[in-house]
Amino acid sequence: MSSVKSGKSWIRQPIVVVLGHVDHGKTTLLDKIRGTAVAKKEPGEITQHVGASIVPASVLRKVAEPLKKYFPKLKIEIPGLLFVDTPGHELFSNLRRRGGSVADIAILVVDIMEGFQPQTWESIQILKERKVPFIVAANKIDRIPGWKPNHDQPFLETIRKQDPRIVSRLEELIYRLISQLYEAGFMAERFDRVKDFRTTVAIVPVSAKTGEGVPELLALLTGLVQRFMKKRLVTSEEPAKGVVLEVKEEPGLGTTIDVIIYDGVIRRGDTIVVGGKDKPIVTKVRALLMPRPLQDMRAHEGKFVSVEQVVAATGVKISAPDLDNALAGSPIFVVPSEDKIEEYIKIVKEEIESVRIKTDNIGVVVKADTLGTLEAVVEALKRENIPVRLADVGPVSKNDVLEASVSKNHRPEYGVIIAFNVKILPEAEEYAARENVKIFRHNVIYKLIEDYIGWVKQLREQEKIKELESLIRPGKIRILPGYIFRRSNPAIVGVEVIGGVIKPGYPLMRKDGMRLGTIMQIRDRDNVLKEARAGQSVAISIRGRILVGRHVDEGDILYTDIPKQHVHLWLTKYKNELSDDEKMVLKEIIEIKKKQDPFYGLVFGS
Ligand SMILES: Nc1nc2c(ncn2[C@@H]2O[C@H](COP(=O)(O)OP(=O)(O)OP(=O)(O)O)[C@@H](O)[C@H]2O)c(=O)[nH]1
Repeated sequence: MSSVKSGKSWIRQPIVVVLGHVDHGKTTLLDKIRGTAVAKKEPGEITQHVGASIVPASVLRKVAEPLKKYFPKLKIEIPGLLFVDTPGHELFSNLRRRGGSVADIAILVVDIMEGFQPQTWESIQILKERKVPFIVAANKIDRIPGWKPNHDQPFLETIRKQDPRIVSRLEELIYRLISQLYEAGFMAERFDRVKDFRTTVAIVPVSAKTGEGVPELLALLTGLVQRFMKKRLVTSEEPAKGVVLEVKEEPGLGTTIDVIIYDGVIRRGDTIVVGGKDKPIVTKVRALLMPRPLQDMRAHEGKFVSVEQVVAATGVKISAPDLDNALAGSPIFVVPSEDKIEEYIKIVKEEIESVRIKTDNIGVVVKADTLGTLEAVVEALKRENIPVRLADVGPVSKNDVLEASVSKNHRPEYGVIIAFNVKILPEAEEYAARENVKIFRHNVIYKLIEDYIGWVKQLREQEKIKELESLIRPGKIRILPGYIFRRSNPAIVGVEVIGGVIKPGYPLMRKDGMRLGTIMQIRDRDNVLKEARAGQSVAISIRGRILVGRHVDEGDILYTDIPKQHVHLWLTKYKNELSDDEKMVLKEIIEIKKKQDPFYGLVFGS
């Protein structure tokens, strides 16, 4: 391979990932970079890996050449850059490494015309959590109205050829990114104005379409890793460490794993340990496969060539027996000697157990297709303070529904299954329908979480409405003189609502706090009403202990008799749900009730 070796240790290619919102240009940018690598490589240099592409040092040198006058000190010391090919969060998730990522540095692509979008914020969050440094590619500068494209030129060249009006528009757009990054907790600046790259995120204006700015993007990545990450990039002829990016069926090969090796060497015949669905898999490398160079492609030869060994950093396909249950996102280790197998099984097991969750807590059930996405979904849920009862890789099973229904009995909002990119087994679907357990599914993490949170909000809103409905509201009425229709059992009188509201079922009390019975019905002539509000005159029937003429009389004022717990809720959780006149009536009610119970209407801490 093309790694630079000095004795038994060398500096490997940094592993670069591209993240960003959908349609902001990740794929186009990667294609551009790949195209540059292919066009400018030296004969015989391999740029295509499995799941990754290399931009070799020779290409970096050529690309950086026109930048010499701006950055005279830039010297290429790394053997190249390894770009993980498939952009997007889901694959990035599989680059997981305990407490961090296998990715050394990231490019966050933002469409400069659109600025930050939901997945941009999410990408930053993930990069922060995984402690991956990043630079921002402010993409699609060619779409600024009036932009004159200068294909593949450095940004610092093309900007000099633009109209001043366009330059100031670009500055405005960059400023918007700077403020959005500030909101996300980062200082940022256009790359050529950054004084300290350790504290400031560099923004490189680029066009993935015209290639403008791409030279600086590559030069900056190179410069940054050389300056700040050299130690991390030192590797040696030790047994390899890597991570499983994808598990794939290949015709004629069976199940294979696409792996990013970030440290050491792996050889054909090596014993490897890799995470499996039930337990770690121990197997022997049958073949190490690299993509066959395009010019050698012949129909009968297949897409891959077999190699004896590969060294970090590389993307390689491993063919080996027993990989059917391998887990994407799991670590992979070459075992140095047979007597160390148990030790490595333990390491892999522990790492996988650190992502899986199995508790008796009340919380949601999470199922995902890979260990990496499982971890990402669980982390996204944690950010939203949503507890997790169970998290595992694999399809949604009947047992998952059972676990969710346990949560549901305690907290309905947690009695759900959050499924990322997995199947739901038929019996699970049936059982979920029967148990009324909701299953959320999506193949974009933030959408999945958003759907769930939206549903919880709705549920809480419904619960709130239900609770509010059950509370007795403040109401004040006056018995109208001349409107006593019946004195008792039930008493029927005409009343005027002076303040607040009355409803059937509300208990009433006198001005001195004596309970009088409960409103049975409210009528306005022949109409039965659900409620009567301030200003309305209605007839009400009152059931219970009341004898008009003895307990109350014409012209008397009555209040709704609000239980103590209800008053507490009106004064705390629902204090914004009362109208002004209801609030005034509530005050009067509290004055009355306080005489019997000094704690009535008292809110501690207020
Ligand atoms: N004008 C212009 N168009 C661009 C540029 N980069 C990308 N595009 C266009 O923007 C659209 C989306 O680009 P993609 O590269 O597919 O975006 P993506 O971020 O990879 O999208 P997903 O893979 O769907 O997440 C395509 O139509 C591209 O041609 C650019 O620099 N300038």
